[in-house]
Amino acid sequence: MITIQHLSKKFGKLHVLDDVSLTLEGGQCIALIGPNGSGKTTLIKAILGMIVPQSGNITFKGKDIAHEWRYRNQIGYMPQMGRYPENMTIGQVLNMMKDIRKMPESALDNHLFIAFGLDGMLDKRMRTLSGGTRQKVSACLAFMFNPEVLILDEPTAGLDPLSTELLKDKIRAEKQQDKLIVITSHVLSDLDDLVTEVIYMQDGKPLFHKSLQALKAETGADRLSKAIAQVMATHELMEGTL
Ligand SMILES: Nc1ncnc2c1ncn2[C@@H]1O[C@H](COP(=O)(O)OP(=O)(O)OP(=O)(O)O)[C@@H](O)[C@H]1O
Repeated sequence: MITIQHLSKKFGKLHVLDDVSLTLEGGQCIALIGPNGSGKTTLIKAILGMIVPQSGNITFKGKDIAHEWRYRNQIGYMPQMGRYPENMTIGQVLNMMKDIRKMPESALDNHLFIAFGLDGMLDKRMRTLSGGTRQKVSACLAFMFNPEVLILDEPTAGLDPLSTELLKDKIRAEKQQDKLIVITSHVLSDLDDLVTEVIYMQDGKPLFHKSLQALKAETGADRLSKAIAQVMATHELMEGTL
């Protein structure tokens, strides 16, 4: 569904994405993990067309995304830190997005809107919201237009345990519908029972992209966090011997 070929991005002298090639298929729920600053958010922004790479290309359903924007309607994006017009109320923000997307009310997915109780907070201004409530607005918007692809950047950051479970249930339900879901998170325990594949970024490159099953089998670990710890320890050991 999404193909990334030889993608490189520099910010000044910093090589943030270094010749990245990946294929992301529908029906997969992919954990995009790696240390701080390894390029995960930059990769996501490149897929969304929010940054322009120095070289390489990205295709969405076989079409190059350069100079394209319509494909973005098929992607629900939950940013790490949602930015909204701060003087607007939750209701105004949601209505603005509905106006832009022009999707009939009957086609909207209001599941999270109701589950998170946002229907009782429509008059609250964005600038007054707690971090967790802002995150709920972002989640609600990402899922609302029933996109084929969901890209969730640290989706559970700031959410209380109940809301985290509601969001995870929603992600599971979407996964059943053959959508492509990409999640970055530093809370690996949140990903264990969700993801089918793991991409591990290190210094702007994918160190590996494999199924969770294969990763667990190779490492003998029963949890994603243990498997990643083992891979990292081995990698550091190998780096030390080079
Ligand atoms: N607009 C920008 N201008 C300059 N440098 C940037 C910009 N955006 C990102 N960077 C740098 O690129 C590197 C990768 O950042 P990125 O946000 O992609 O990492 P990340 O893997 O998502 O990290 P984290 O786990 O902390 O969210 C970092 O060193 C960051 O400082």
